[in-house]
Parts: sequence; C-alpha cells; structure tokens
Amino acid sequence: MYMKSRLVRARNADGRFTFGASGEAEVVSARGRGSGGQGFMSGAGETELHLQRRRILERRSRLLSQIEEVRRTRALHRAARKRHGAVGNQRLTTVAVVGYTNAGKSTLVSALSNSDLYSDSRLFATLDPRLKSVILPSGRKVLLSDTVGFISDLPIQLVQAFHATLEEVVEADLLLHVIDSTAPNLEEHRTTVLQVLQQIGVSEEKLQNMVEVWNKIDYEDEELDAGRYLDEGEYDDDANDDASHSSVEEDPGTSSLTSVEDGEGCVEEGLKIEEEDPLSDGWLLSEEDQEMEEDKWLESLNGQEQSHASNDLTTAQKILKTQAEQGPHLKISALTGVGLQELLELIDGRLKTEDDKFKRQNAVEPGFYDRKWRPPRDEDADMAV
Ligand SMILES: Nc1nc2c(ncn2[C@@H]2O[C@H](COP(=O)(O)OP(=O)(O)OP(=O)(O)O)[C@@H](O)[C@H]2O)c(=O)[nH]1
Ligand SMILES: [Mg+2]
Repeated sequence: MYMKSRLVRARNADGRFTFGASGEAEVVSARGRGSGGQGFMSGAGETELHLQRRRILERRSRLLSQIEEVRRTRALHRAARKRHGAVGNQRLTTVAVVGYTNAGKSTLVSALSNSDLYSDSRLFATLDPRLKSVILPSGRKVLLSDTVGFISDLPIQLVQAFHATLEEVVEADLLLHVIDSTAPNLEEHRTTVLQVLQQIGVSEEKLQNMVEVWNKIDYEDEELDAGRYLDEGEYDDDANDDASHSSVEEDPGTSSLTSVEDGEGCVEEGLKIEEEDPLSDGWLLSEEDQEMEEDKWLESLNGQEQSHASNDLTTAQKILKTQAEQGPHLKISALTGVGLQELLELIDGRLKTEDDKFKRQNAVEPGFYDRKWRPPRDEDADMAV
C-alpha cells in the first residue's frame, strides 16, 4: 500500500550537493554556489541546471498541492464526522494513536479493529481508511485514528507536511502513545514524541492525560531468552542484530518522514541528511537570491526551534514525571494480543474521568434550578448603568 522513495544527497566532484532518488543522478544546487553565483551556471551545464531546477520546482508545487489537498480532505472528514458521527447528542470520541515510527501503531489499530470482540467496522469504514471504530468494554464506541510515525530532527521543510497530517491529533479527545519497548533509545523516542506533540499545539492537559503503552512485549521475552542463551555462551554478539527487530535504520544521519496521506493511499518520502548539514535546506529553492534569503530565514527559524526545543524539554520532563507517577506502564503486544483488553479498559477509564471532569466544570451550582426568575430590582438596574 505504501510507496517508498528515498531522496539522497551527496557532494559531487565539484563540491556541489546532489539529490536523487536512491542515489540517481538528479542534481540540484543547494549550498554549493559557484564564485559570484556564476561558476556552474555557464556553458552546457546551464541548460541542464535549469532543467533540473524546473523539475524540482514542479515537484515542489505538486507536493504542496498534495499537502493542501490532504488538509482539505481531513477538514471535510472531520466536519462530516461531527455532523453524522453523533450518537444522540454526543459526538463520537476520537482516540489518536501516536508514537515514534515503527512503534507498532498500525499493528495495534488493526489488532483492535479487526477483532470481532472490539470492532464495529460498519461505521466510517469508507470515510477514512485510517479511522477505525472500536467498542470499549463499557459499550462506548470510539474512533481510533492511526497517525504518521514521529521522528527526531524533522527537516524544517517537512514540518508543514507533518502539520497537515497531524491536525487530527490536536483535535483528538484522547491520545494513545505507543512505545516500542525493544528500542534501545526508547527514552529519546519518548521525548521526541512529546516535543513534536507540543510543537503541533497539543495542550499540556491532553499530554498529561495521554495513555502510554509499551508495545512488543512478546519481543522482549525473546530478547530475554536470547540473553539467557548468551549467558550460556551459545550465541555470539551478532545474535542481537536481528533484522526483524527493526525495519528502520538507526543511522543517526538518516531521518525519514512517513506517510503523507493523500486520501487514497500513502506516499512516503525519505530524506538522507548529511550530518554536517542537518537542516538539509535549499533543495526546494530556485533562484540564488532567493536561496540566500531563505537560508537566512531558515537559520533564524532554526534558532527559534532550538530555543523552543529547550523549553519543550522541561515541559516534556514534567509530563514524563506525571506519567511515571501514574504507575507502571501497561505492557502490550499488538502482535499477540497480550494486554489489549486491559488497554481498552484503561482507555474507557481515562475517557470517563475526562467526561466527569467536563461535567464538573460545566455543572451549575446546587439549588440553581430552585431559584425563580424575578424581574430586576431598581438597584440592579442602577448597577447595570
Ligand atoms: N514482535 C512484535 N512486533 C511488532 C509488534 N507490533 C508491531 N510489530 C512490528 O513492528 C513493525 C512496525 O509496526 P507498524 O505497526 O507498522 O509500526 P507503526 O508505528 O505503524 O510504524 P509507522 O507507521 O512507520 O510509524 C512491524 O514489523 C510489526 O510487525 C508487537 O507487538 N510485537
Ligand atoms: Mg503505521
């Protein structure tokens, strides 16, 4: 269902940056300007360069219009759900499943929605393929919304695409954070997810209320078994390099944006970023003057992001502390079904707490309805003036 393409960047013999799908020879200037901007703009190279630029600009506008389309479709879907999704006077609750890429979000959403026990596939089956209806133990129906995987060091140009797909998260009633319990840098992933959630505008209250589950608990068991064998000297160090463990490279210089949905399917884009230039900016730019201006803008934006990030970290730490205080994490296996019933009970409970909180906030004081309406007295009228 997904189509994956990878954009890789490298420096060619002239010291210019090149981009291409899986290392092909698509070349574009990013930062490697020639002296006075003229160096590689002359001779036979000029036509080729212009051609490449035009292609990139076309691709850029195609991507931007796709993003706009996603936004529009999502907004329409949300509006439709609000109109038709109401049961009685109550609209359907949405639970957004978030987490680092490869955590097992999609596996979990399908496990819950494909099970006869929990799912009700009649609702919205055609409205949005990523929205699944699930029945909680209390009988309450909720919509589970699968989301794109989060990653660290999201290139700044991709933030816009990311926002388009995550507006759903901001509007969700409850967030379910899926963590890959087998990931060696689990804490880093957790913090990244919290930071991204904050950056896209999720309220602190919603973050505090987020349900966090540790997935792939079955794998942990395997790991423990492997550890035992290791102790007995039956496996060498390579035993830990299980290819099935993760399909995502842990190369620190690699970052991949997943799933920019276009309403019918998903288009995946990846960007190989050179470590020396983590912003990887410039590849969408056209004229050199514009490049200079945008470089400056990106640098200042990056500065803001950095200071934002340090603020976020303290808030993220606060939230992590609250999460820790809420007791041990629920451990599940989306693959084998372990812990899923408990998870649904937990979601049920958390939503009920939210409902009660909402009711309390909107409750009128006792005796309110006993009061009788009376015409304003003269003093009241004087006060009003
Ligand atoms: N052992 C084990 N593997 C799991 C479990 N859940 C998911 N996986 C595997 O982990 C990999 C990633 O699962 P996905 O459900 O695609 O992860 P995701 O979070 O949706 O990934 P993105 O959409 O890329 O962010 C797949 O190979 C799954 O089979 C689990 O409970 N146990
Ligand atoms: Mg997924």
